[in-house]
Amino acid sequence: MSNRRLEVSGLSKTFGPARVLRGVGLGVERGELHGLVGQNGCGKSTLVKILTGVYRPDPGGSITVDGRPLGLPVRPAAQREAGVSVVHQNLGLVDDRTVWENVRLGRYRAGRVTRRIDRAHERAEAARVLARLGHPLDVDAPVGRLSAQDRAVAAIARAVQDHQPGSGLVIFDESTRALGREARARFYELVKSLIAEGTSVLLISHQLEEVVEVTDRVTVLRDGEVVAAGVRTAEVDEAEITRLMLGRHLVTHGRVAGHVRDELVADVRGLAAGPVSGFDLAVRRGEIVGLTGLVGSGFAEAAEAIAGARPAASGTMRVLGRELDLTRRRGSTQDFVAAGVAFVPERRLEEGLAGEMSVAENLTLPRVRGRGSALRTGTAWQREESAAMIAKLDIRPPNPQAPISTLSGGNQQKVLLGKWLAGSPDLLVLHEPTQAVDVGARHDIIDAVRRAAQDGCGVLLASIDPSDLAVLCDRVLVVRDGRVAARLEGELEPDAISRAVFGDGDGGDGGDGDAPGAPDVSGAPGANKTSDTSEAGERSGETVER
Ligand SMILES: Nc1ncnc2c1ncn2[C@@H]1O[C@H](COP(=O)(O)OP(=O)(O)OP(=O)(O)O)[C@@H](O)[C@H]1O
Repeated sequence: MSNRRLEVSGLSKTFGPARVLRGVGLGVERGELHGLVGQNGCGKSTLVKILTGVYRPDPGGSITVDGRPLGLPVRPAAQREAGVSVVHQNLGLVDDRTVWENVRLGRYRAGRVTRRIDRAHERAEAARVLARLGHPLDVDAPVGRLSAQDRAVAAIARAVQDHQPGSGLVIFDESTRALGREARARFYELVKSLIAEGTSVLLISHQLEEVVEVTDRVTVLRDGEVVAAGVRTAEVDEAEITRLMLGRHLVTHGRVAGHVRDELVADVRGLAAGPVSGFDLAVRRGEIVGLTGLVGSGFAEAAEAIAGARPAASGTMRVLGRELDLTRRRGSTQDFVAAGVAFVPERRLEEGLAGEMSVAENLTLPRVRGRGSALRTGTAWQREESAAMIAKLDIRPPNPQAPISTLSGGNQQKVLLGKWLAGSPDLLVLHEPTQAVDVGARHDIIDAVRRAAQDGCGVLLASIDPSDLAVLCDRVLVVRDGRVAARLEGELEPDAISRAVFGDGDGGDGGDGDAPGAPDVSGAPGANKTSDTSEAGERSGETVER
């Protein structure tokens, strides 16, 4: 019997004319934390979907777990029996359901006669696995109210509930992005305790720093092929993994001067949305303002209301002199678009993209009405505009006719951003714009947002990612319990942003956005603070660039 927990060999997958996996091999040892990395669209999710039976691979490959072959295509029962489970993007939890419902979803046992779910049994099962992990959460608490760390515990409990201690393989597919620095550290403590028992973990992540730090070995995919198989992470660094992934080096460059001008693009007054109230905000041409906080703090609701994506309880906004009522119901999106407001939402498939349409149709959709044609595709301007955006953001495959649903997550994200950038908005509201994108794509997106700001667009960046905020923003507002608890300006450092989010380091009780009272927190010792009316701040340099 092989000593390996997972042995994948010669696995290929073809979609129509596209061969997206070519003879892929992957070996994960018992009790190993193994990283799987690669550019957007290189085939990571396809591999996971083959492992979990969503896709049937091309004939010829094999998968064994603990030396026993898994029949192909993988049947869900066989996958469960082999102890292979997946924790999906951002932990894959349903916020308005309780801990026990989240842990037991898909496994409910119904009473023989009543066919009702046996709640007592399900609650006890959830409690049992949580106790085994050493984290006895309240199983009746809604997951949305849990701390980031406890959410991670609930997701891990769901994944390992069928495993005997020390057995099985847990695949974390971009699961940790929503976790802050501290919650992430605790998350890895828990993962390492599973590893110490003998469970294996396959970690798929675009956070290469984290992959280098926590994994034992890493496998790198490029264009559907393995270019580095199980390399010891102690022997490589982030730059080398990046080179393996992209096939080229990315080089560091310095700070970039901001282009904040005096003219106000957006003036928000008296916004109340979700937990946020009494919020004022002024965004100038060329300015990139960050909005951040913990999940549930209200920063996301504020951004969505400003973008016209959710009705506010109160509030108005002037965009270049045009008054918009933020309390209007959904459906008034057209007013916001007409006023020059563009929104890149966090939930790209539900809110941002038309799943049944092509790349070109999605990229040009906001301008179809204005260009006077009905929903006709393939007109010259659509072809030109989509070709330019595909090239600018390196969207793959570079096929304007490809259905958007067949693109990888990162490439969908690029289409979503491209759709709005092509229209040269005056106010661009971005919610987690670099989620799920690889290191090269993140660079392209950051570059595109900076260029939009240089061209005079005002940008509101709502994000939990301190690196994105530090690299892009002229200033950052930190929301806590619905109020702006801190305002960071000048040379921003990711750690300082995280500290302000978690409440250590600002020492103030906040204010209301741009209203006086929100304490300033310098991003770095001796940071160059800018006032709201400053000509030009400076933005931190991106760490990597072509
Ligand atoms: N159902 C499908 N039909 C056609 N092509 C598909 C389908 N699913 C995936 N693909 C293509 O397969 C390739 C690999 O996609 P996959 O989602 O596995 O990439 P990934 O490495 O997980 O990317 P990301 O990091 O962006 O999530 C992409 O080019 C994608 O467009």
